[in-house]
Amino acid sequence: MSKSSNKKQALSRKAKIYNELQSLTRALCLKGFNSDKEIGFNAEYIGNKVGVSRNNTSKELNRLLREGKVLKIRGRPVLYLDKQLIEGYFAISIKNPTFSDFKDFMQTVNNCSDESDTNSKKDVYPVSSVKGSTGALDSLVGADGSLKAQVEQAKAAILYPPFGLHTLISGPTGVGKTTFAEAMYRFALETGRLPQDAPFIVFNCADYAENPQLILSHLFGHIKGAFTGAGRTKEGLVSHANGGILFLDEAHRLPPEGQEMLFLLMDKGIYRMMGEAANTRKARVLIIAATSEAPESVMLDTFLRRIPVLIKLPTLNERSLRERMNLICQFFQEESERVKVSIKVSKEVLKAFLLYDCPNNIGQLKSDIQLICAKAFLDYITYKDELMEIRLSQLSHQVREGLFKTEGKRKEIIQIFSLLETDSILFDGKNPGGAGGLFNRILVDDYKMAVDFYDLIEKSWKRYSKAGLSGKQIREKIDKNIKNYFQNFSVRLNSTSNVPANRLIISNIIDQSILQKVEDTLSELSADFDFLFNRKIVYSLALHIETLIERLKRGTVISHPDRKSIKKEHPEEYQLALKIMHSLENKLLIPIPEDEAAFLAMFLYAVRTGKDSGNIGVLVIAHGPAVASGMAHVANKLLGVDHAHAVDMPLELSVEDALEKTIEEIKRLNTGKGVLMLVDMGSLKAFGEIATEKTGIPTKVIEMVSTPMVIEATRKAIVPGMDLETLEEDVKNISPFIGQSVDSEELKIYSEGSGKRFFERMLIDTLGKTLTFLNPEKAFDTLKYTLERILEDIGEDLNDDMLVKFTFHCSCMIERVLVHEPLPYKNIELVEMHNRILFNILKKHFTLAGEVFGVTIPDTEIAYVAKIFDTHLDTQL
Ligand SMILES: Nc1ncnc2c1ncn2[C@@H]1O[C@H](COP(=O)(O)OP(=O)(O)OP(=O)(O)O)[C@@H](O)[C@H]1O
Repeated sequence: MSKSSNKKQALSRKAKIYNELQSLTRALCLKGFNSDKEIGFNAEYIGNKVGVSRNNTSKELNRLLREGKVLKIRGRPVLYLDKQLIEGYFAISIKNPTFSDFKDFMQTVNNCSDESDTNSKKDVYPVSSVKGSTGALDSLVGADGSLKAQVEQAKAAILYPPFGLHTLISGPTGVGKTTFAEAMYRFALETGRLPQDAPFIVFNCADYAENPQLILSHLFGHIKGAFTGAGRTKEGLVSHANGGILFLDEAHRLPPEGQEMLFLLMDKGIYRMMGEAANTRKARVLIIAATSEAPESVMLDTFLRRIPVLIKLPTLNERSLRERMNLICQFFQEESERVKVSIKVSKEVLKAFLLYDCPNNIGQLKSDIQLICAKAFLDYITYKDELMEIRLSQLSHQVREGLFKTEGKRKEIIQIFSLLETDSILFDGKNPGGAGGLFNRILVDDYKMAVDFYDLIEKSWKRYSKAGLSGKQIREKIDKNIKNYFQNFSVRLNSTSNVPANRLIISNIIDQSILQKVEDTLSELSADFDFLFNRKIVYSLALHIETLIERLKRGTVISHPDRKSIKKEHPEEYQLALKIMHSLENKLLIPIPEDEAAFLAMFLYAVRTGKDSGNIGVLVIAHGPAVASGMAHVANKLLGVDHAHAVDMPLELSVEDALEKTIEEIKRLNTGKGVLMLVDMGSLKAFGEIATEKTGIPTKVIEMVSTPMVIEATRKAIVPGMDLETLEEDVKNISPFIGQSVDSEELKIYSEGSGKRFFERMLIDTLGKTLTFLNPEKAFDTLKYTLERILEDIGEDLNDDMLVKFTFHCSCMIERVLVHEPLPYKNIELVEMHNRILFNILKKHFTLAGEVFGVTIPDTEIAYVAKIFDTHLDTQL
C-alpha cells in the first residue's frame, strides 16, 4: 500500500473515530450529566464501535486532542469526550483540554459558572463573568428558573470565540424557539459580539419544503439562467445575513441538497449561488436553527453532527405555575397596552388560564389570551364600558376546564393566589411600564401598604363627606379605619407567609436608593429595637416611603386625623417614628411632614404588638335538623375555609336551649369584631339582641338565609378590614328577596325577553354571582324543570320558597360534583329506607338533570336534596 493511500485511510479512520465520539458525547448530553458517575469513553470502547484496534484508536484520539477537538481525562482507563459539545452543554470555554482525573474535570466544568472560584479561571471563562450580560436573554420569562441552563448555553454560544457557535434550538411548537433565537441575537448586540447593524435574517424551511429549488434559490441566491425563469442574478438570504445571524426555523424540513450547502457554509464559511459551478463566495454567518422534531430523530442526525450547541426548550407543562402566571400577566398587559384600555381579569379567569390544557404551549396561551381580549373588547365598545372585563363565562370550554385541573397543584396555586387579596387584577394599558414587574408586584402585596393605605384614606374621606358626615365624624371614622388597616397589615406581616423576603424582587419595584436608605436607617436603629430586623418591615416601610415621596412631589400629602392622641397613646413608637423620619430626612434630603410620624407610629405599634385581630364571626341558625349546618358546610367547602358556623334547630329543641346554644357559639366565634347571624325566621332576631345584651358582643342579624348568602357572608367576613356594619349591608344587598324597592326601569330590564318573571330574573342574577362554572340561566332552567317534574310526581305545587332553595342548593351541588367534591352523608341507608319513594323519584329526575351537565349525582348528595323536601314540604311519603 502506498504512503498516500495509508494517509488517506488514517484520515478516514480519524474522522470515523471523531464522528463516533461526537455521537457518544451527544447522547450523553441529551441524557444529562450526573457528577456521581464517571463520564467519558475509552479508546477500546470507541475502537470497538468503529472496528479499529485500541492502539490505533488511541493514536487518533491523541491527534484529535492536539487539534483541540477532544477532551482527555487521565486515569484508568483514559477517557475522551467531544470538546465542543461539552463546552456547549456546560456553557463554557475550555482552554486546557487535558484533566488530571475525573474530579478535576467535574470541578472545572462546575466551577466555571462560579465566579468566586479562581482556580479554574485560567482555563475557562464563565459566561456569567461577561459584563453587560443582562438584557434580552435574562429578561425572558423563566430566565432564572426553567430556562436558566438554556440561557447560559445561549450566552456561551454567542460569546464563543471567534464568531460564536452554531446552535440548534429544539422543542415542540410554541415553546418560544423564535423568541429565544431573537433574544440570542439581541444579546449578541448588547455584548458587542455583533455590530449594532448586524442582520438577523429569518427563514422558515417549512414554507417552501415542497420545492427544493425555490428553497435553495431563496437561501443561497441564483445566477441568471440558473433555472427556467431565473431572468437575472439574485442574492440569497445567506448573503443578506453575512456578518450576522441566519435563523432557520423548522430546519429539519431543509432538503438534502440544502443541508449539504449549509454544512459547507457552516464548516468553511463558503457557499455557491445556484447555477454557479466553480465560483465560491464567502459569508460569515452564525446559524441558529430551530426544530420541533425530537433532536434524537434520525432526520436530524446529520445536522447534529455539525451543530455543537443543542438547546432544548421546556414545554409549558414543564415550567412552574409561577412562570406560567408571569406569562399570563405579561400577555394581558401587552393586550391592554395594545388597545390602550385597562383590562380587569378575575382571579378565577387567571386560575383557568393557569391550569387548562395548552398543548401548543406559550404560543397557544398567548393566542387564547388574545382571543378572549378581542371578545372583551367587542363588549367594551358595544356597551361603552369603562374598561374591558374578562369574565369566566366568556372563556372557551377548553380554558374553563382548567378550573377542574387543580389536582396535585393546590399548594402552588394557593401560594400564588394567597398573595392576591383583590378578586381581580387590573392591567393598565395606559401605563406601559407596568408590564415587566407586574407579577412581581403581586408577589410583594404582603409588604405593600402605602398605596392602598393612602387611597383608603382618600376614598373614605370622599365617601363620608358625600354622605354628609361632619368633619369630626369623618375623622373618627377614618381613625378607626386606619387602626383596622394597620392591625390587619401587621397580621399579614407577622403571618408565616410563603412570600420570600426576596430583595431581588423588591429591588425591581422600589427605587434602589430609597431601599438602601431605609435599610440603613432601620439597621442603625435595630440595636435598640430588635423587631426592626424583620425584612418584611424593611420592605414595606421602603414601599411606604417611596409612595410618600411621590406624594410629596405631587403636593398631595395626607394629614393624620389625630396625631396628638397617637403621640399620647403610643409615646415609644412615636419617638421611634420621629427618629426614623429624621434619619430618612437626612439621608434622602427631603423634609417629611410631622403628621407622617403619626402614621409611622401606628405602623410600628401594629407590627410590634401585632396579633391576629381575627375576623367577624358568621353564624347560621335555621330550623331543621341539618339545614343550617348544611349551608355553613357548603360555604366552608366552596371557600376552602372553616369560618361559617351553625346552630341547627330541630323541632324537638326548645327555644331556651336554642338560645343558650346560640350565645355559646357567639362567645366562641367572637374575636373582637362581633358576629353576623343569618337566621331563617324573624323571631330569631331577638336572639341577637339578647346575646349582645348578655355578653356585650356586637351582633347583627339578617332575617333571611340561603346558601349564597352564607357564602357571601363568609367570603366577606374573612376580608381584612371588614366591619360588621359593612358586612351586614353587603350581604343584605345580594339578597333580592328582602323587601327592596326596585324602580320600574330596572324592572323592565329584568323582565324583558325570556318570558321569565321578574322574580326569576333576579334569582338567576343572584345565581350568576354565586356560581363559578355553570351558566346560571341554563342551571336555573334545568333545575326548575327538574323541580317541577319532582313536585308533579309527589303531588305538590311549585312555590317560590321551594324554587329558591332548590335552585341554589342544587346548582351548588352540581358544581361540587363537577369538581369531584361531593358532600359525604352519614347513614345514607336510613334516608333511603325512610324515604325510599322520594329517594327514587329524586334519583330518576337527577339522572336526567345530571346528563345535562355531564355529571352523575351521587346518592349522598341526593340524600341532602331529600332533606330539603323533608324539612320544607314536610313530605313524608
Ligand atoms: N419566554 C417568553 N416570554 C414571553 N413570551 C414568549 C416567551 N416565549 C415565547 N413567547 C411568546 O409565545 C409565542 C410563541 O413563541 P415562538 O413563536 O417563539 O414559539 P416557537 O417555538 O417558535 O413556535 P413555532 O414552533 O410555532 O414556530 C410568541 O408570540 C412569543 O411572543
